[in-house]
Amino acid sequence: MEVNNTAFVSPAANAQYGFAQTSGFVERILEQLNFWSVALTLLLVAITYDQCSYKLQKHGIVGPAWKTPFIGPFLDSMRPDFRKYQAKWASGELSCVSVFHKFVVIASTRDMARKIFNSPAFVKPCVVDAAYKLLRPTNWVFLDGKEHVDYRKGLNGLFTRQALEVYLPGQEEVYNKYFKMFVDISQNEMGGEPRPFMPVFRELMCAVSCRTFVGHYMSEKVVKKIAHDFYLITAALELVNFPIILPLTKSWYGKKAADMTLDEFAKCAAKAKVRMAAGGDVTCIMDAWIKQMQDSARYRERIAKGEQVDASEKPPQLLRDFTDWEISQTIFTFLFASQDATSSASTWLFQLMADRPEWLDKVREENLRLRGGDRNAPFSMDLLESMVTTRAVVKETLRYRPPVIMVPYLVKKDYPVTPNFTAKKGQMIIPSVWPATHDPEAYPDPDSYDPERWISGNADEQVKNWLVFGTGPHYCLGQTYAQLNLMAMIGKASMFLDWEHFATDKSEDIEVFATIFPMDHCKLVFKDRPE
Ligand code: HEM
Repeated sequence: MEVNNTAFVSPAANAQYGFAQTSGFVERILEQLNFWSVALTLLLVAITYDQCSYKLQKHGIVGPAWKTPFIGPFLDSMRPDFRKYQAKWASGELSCVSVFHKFVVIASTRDMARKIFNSPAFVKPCVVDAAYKLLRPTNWVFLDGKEHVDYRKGLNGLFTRQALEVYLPGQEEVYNKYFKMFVDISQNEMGGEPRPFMPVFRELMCAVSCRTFVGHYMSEKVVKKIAHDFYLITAALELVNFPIILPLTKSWYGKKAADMTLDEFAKCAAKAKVRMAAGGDVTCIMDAWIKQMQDSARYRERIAKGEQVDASEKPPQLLRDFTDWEISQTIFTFLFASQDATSSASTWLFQLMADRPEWLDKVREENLRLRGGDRNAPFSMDLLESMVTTRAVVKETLRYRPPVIMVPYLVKKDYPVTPNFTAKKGQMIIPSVWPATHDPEAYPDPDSYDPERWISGNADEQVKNWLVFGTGPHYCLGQTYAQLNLMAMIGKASMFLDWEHFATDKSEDIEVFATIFPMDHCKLVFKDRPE
């Protein structure tokens, strides 16, 4: 039987309804298909662009053939592995990685590293975005070219031999106190058991720095708080971090810690201005700087009044007045530059001396001899400068375990690094320090710790390889101070303390946290050393 559908179905209604249902369903599928195919296509285009751009930028240098789409070795950089850095250095004089959109060039050899350090026309120190927020955009460390050179000149007077001598009594006070604390921690808190001393050395270095920079204007309680919170600042300024400061992120905690530290330094500046204006004596870097400002202001006033001022009365450097806030920012950069590096150096120094007692004995012998047998004779520049063995031990520690293994720079205009490779504006370029201080041509048997190379050997002549404090216009402002301070510390420790290193299988492994540390954080036990 023929069935006339139209007979019992309303064709219009049915057809329309049925059609609409089928069409909407298919459309939705089509729409979805479109969405996914468009999304997929876009993703493929983005991946291809990312890979091609990487390949193009890497042209002429060594690097992985492909990058992990978009992120590159981001996850690796969150947990830096020293062996991976070594592999990178071994891969070529210039190698690269690309993390997210950032193309990073690593210069490994001594000459390539030197070239970059000494190319201020093309590069400037690179800081992470968070650094502007933590240190403030107006901070002098962000100045470049002539402005940077001029500002730096104004700070040179704070690190002269004469100035460094003035800071010594403050440093000695801090060492006296902390050495007692080392023994107390080991013998009373730990009952003679070893504990990692790296965190204690960090606190010690923060206390020495704060005493040198701001004298007694800061209480011990605040120094402890800054030392503790400084971890947060270091963590916030790691190269790989979230760019926006969101609550409860590392950058957020770092910013809070930086704000607190800046406030405390500004309070110190206000106090120091009053004390120096009243004729107080110089005891710290802040005093020395403020005195120079106040002397300059007085000199300018006399000249403005038309007084005849003898040339001998003109301050060696005429400085403008700096606000408490400006002073605080600059002092903060000193702490920021010194804290991780000196903590690393002191940790290795204590570990190495415990592991090489023959060198510790020589250091002790020298320190007692130069003090005429009186271990209570105070630090002086003459004393420190006449040390040969102690200097050699510190130099060799810094060579063998350079605290700063790489220094990131930013390419500010296209930079033809070699005839085959031009680093493009905006890329990061990183001169490395470690390979230069482990170059067997400059330092034979570079992986052995041998202070003798600084005494009877020719290590001092290898100036081109001595990149521990950088080179070029940004070389370390505190390098003389840092080395003398480490000598003062270990010399004094050798006379007043005995310590034992409880080596683990991680003691020689290197942890990278801004600078480098023994992976097990240096397990020690301290005892008083009888006279
Ligand atoms: C063992 C300890 C230290 C090491 C290994 C060290 C290493 C370095 C390195 C590698 C640089 C970068 C140099 C460059 O880009 O050419 C630097 C810069 C700097 N350091 Fe040190 N440093 C140490 C201690 C100190 C101390 C105690 C101070 C304190 C006053 C300090 C203040 C600075 C400053 C202000 C800069 C930046 C200079 C500029 O940009 O003009 N450093 N340091």
